[in-house]
Amino acid sequence: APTASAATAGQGAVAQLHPLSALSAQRLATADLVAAAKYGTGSPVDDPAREQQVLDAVARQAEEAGADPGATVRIFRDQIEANKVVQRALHRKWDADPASAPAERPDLAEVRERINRLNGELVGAIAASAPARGAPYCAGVLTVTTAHVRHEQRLDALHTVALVRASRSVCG
Ligand SMILES: C=C(O[C@@H]1C=C(C(=O)O)C=C[C@H]1O)C(=O)O
Repeated sequence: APTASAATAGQGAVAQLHPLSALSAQRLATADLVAAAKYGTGSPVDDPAREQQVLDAVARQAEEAGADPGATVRIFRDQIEANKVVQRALHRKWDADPASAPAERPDLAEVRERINRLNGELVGAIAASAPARGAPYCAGVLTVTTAHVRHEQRLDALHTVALVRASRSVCG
């Protein structure tokens, strides 16, 4: 029956899109560390040179993984924008309430190594989710996987909004 096959296809799509949502949220969690690494150092949230390195690297990895480099770069532009949404919000919060600012300053180079590893895993999840990303029900499934990840990773409002921002180009 059409209903049964649609349900089966939807489950496959959940299996494909859940890792993408989960990795996207893990990448956003690094924004807290990046924000702390930069806070009070004069280093700007926006680092266009680093962004270009990330985009060049993931385009190359996409070709190796058999993913569409154009779609991969589009999705990563959104990961980067979402990361900066979190960083800016945290800097505003710490400016307004200095007692809430982090006491430790993480090493930005180390945080970027973690981001690099997550980038590689995300490229894999993008490659593995091509059917679901092109499906007409992609947006509905993505809403479901976003909600799952929000609960699994106990995302606060800021990181939930950022995860939605990061997901903008996933479907279609
Ligand atoms: C995360 C950082 O901050 C911004 C976000 C980036 C990203 O999400 O990859 C890259 C450069 C910066 O514009 C960083 O500087 O590493």
